[in-house]
Amino acid sequence: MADLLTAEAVREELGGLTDWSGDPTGIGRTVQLGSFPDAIAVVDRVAVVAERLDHHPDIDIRWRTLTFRCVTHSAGGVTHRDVELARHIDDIVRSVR
Ligand SMILES: C[C@H](O)[C@H](O)[C@H]1CNC2=NC(N)=NC(=O)C2=N1
Repeated sequence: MADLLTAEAVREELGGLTDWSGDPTGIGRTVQLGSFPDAIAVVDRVAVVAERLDHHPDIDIRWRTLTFRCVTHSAGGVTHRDVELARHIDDIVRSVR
């Protein structure tokens, strides 16, 4: 099982991400896209990456606003797998915007 990150490690990792916040219980980012189809395109691409990584974010969809939350459920907190997934989400958002 992946190692849980400490509060300090989570803070450090958040510094390398775009607009993410959180703590050892989870990290999240809310992002507004230009349209509902653009938001769904992001979700669709995140789904592909999540399947490849076998690591899945919680996603809240409200019209063109998406909220992602990454936590390793099996470990009960934030691990490097969540940080990796968050980086992919940032890349995807950047490519669709
Ligand atoms: C069997 C499979 O590997 C697990 O259920 C995976 C799937 N995706 C997952 N995603 C997240 N975020 N946390 C998990 O613990 C998790 N477990």
